[in-house]
Amino acid sequence: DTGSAAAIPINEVDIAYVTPVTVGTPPQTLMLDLDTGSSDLWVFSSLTPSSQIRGQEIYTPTKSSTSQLLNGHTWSIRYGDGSSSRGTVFTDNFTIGGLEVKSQAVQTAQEVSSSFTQEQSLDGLVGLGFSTLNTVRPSSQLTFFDNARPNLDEEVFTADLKYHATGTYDFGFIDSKKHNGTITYTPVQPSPGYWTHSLSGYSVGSGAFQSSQISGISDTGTTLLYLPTAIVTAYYRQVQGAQNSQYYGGYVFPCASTLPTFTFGIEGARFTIPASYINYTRISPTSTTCYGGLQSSSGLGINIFGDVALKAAFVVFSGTNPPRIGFAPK
Ligand SMILES: Cc1cc(CN)n(C)n1
Repeated sequence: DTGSAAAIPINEVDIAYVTPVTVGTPPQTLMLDLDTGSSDLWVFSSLTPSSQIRGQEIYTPTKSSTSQLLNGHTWSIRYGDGSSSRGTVFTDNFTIGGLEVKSQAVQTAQEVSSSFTQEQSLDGLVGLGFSTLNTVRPSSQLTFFDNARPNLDEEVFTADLKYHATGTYDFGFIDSKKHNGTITYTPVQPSPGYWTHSLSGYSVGSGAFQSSQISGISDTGTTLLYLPTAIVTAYYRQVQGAQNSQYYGGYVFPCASTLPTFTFGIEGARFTIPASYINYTRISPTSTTCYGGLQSSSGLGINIFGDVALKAAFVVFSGTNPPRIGFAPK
C-alpha cells in the first residue's frame, strides 16, 4: 500500500501544516497536523467542550458505525510550546491520502489548551514519532505509521514541506519526482522516541563550513529551527540591528535588514536555507521589527530541526531496522 496527501500551510507564515484525513464510517474529514515530534493521534471531538471549540471540525464517534470505545483508556499530553490536551480513546477506521488503517487509536479531546482553541484551521495532530512516546494509559497505542507499516510497499514516509505553498506527505514510497539527486541518509537514535539524529555542521552565508556533530530532532510539528546559542549568535552577528529580545522571547531584527542564508550538513551533503525562510514574521502586522526563523535552543534542552529547516529539503523518515532519516535537494 501507499498514500499521498497535501501538507497545507495554515497561515501566511507557515506556522504549521495541515493534512486532510478521514475518520470513521461514513468518513468524517478533519485537517490534522502531522507531527514527527510526538506520537499521539488526537482530534477535536464531540467530547470537547463547545467553549473550547472555535471553528474546528470535530470527530463524532457516535456517528461512526465502526467506532469502538477503548474502555478505561485516557491520555494527556503537553508539547514543547506549552500547549496541551487530554481525553479518552476510540478506535476507528482512519485514512490519509488513500492509505487506510482499520482500528486506529483515535484520541478524542475532552480538554484542549487555549492555543489549540485559537488555531481555527487545526483539528488535531497525527503523531509520527516512535510509538514509545504515546501517552495513552493503561496501554499505549500505536501510531498511524506503525499500524500501516506492515502493509506499506516500503517502510518509509516522506515530507516535502514548502515555503508559503502546499507540499505533500507520502507513505510507503519515495517519489523520485519530488527530489533532485541523491538522498543522504544518517542514523536515527529511536530512544526515547523522537527522530533524533545529528547534523554534520553548519555555515552562515558564504562563510566557511563549521564541522561539528549537532544532535537534535527532525520535528515537522515545530515551526522554527532551534540550535545552540553559539551558532545562533554567529548567525545574527551578520544581521544589522539584530538583538536577542527578552520582550519578544528571541532574536528580532529590522525587517529591512539583509539576512544571510544558513547551511546545515547531513553527513557530506549540504542544505541551504534561503534568507527568506529565516525572515519569519513581523512581530505585529504593522511593525518594522521581524522575528527570526532561527532561534536558540538553550531554553529547550534539545535542538529542534523544525519546518524552517525541513522545508529546505525532501525528507525521508525510514522506519527500517535500524531507523534512519534521509535528506535530498529539491
Ligand atoms: C502542538 C505542538 C506540536 C509540537 C511539536 N511536536 N509543538 C511544539 N507544539
